[in-house]
Amino acid sequence: MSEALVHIDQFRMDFGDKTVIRDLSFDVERGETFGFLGSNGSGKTTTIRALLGIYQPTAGTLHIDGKPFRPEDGGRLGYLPEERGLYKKEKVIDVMTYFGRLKGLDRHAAKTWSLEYLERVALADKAGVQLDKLSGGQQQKVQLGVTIMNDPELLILDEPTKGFDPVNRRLLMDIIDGQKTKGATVMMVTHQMEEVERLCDRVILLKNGTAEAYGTIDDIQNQYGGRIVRLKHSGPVPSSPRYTVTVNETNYSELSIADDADEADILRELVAAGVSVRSFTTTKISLEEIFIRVYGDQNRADAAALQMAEA
Ligand SMILES: Nc1ncnc2c1ncn2[C@@H]1O[C@H](COP(=O)(O)OP(=O)(O)OP(=O)(O)O)[C@@H](O)[C@H]1O
Repeated sequence: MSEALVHIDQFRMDFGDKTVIRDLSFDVERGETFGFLGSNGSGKTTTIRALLGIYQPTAGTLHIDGKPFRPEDGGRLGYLPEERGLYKKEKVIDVMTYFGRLKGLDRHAAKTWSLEYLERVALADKAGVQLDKLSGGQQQKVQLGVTIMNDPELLILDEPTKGFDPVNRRLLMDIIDGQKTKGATVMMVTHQMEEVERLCDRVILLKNGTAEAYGTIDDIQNQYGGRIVRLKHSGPVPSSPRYTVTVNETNYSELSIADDADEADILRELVAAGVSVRSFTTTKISLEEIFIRVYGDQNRADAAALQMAEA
């Protein structure tokens, strides 16, 4: 069995007397796109920094390809950090060519690749422009290009599409997906559930520095209730062992279906109980809904704590 490309075991990170990560374990398998999810401040960037040796972990194992990451292995890694930053006073093509050479390409290959990439992301006319004359999104496109140049084996992307409009976000998703098709393993932080559903094979949801959920999207949907019914109706919805009512408004309800229940039986039961059903749709719980369930309570608790502190 080939071992996982990224292996994290019982990772703990303290900053002074504050524990930010506790007992975190997960793997990123070779060739997969892995979503690293969690609310703001849950410890995603800290974990990536510890994985790359920027932070010294308080405890635990963080391995890439069976060993701690060393800067000399950097050629096989493409890292897009949360904080962006390239040499802003230089021309786009010069910056890209420079980084290409650092990644082992010769000048001609680096320049050719960069020009093709700029064409692809609709920045061909900016090749000779100073980087700080580009918009924030345009600069991010350049930085993503630098990250994926020379097809690294492992891509670690911290919010790669942050701040992009929907058209450009889709373009960037295509580019990330293209790297996967070429064989890259991708570990990405994102708050965009649409991206997770489209790109990720497996995900981890981090909450308060530990894993709240970990697995394929299907696994996680099943863990959080699997199938749901969206019901437009009039008349009260009765309780039933076949479902749990999770949303209960005057004319709209959502029912979380029990594992062994059949949708058709539920519909018959509702009609028999006198509920006037205007629409009945079954679907899987979305990742967005799961995210709100997992982190909604935490945000409410944080807001209440803040109010108490301010009172
Ligand atoms: N160098 C540091 N010193 C002290 N505390 C830190 C340091 N770096 C991060 N933290 C704290 O660790 C916690 C996790 O931060 P981190 O940046 O890893 O979160 P995140 O999940 O990446 O958040 P976001 O989604 O907002 O980017 C936060 O409470 C943060 O204040």
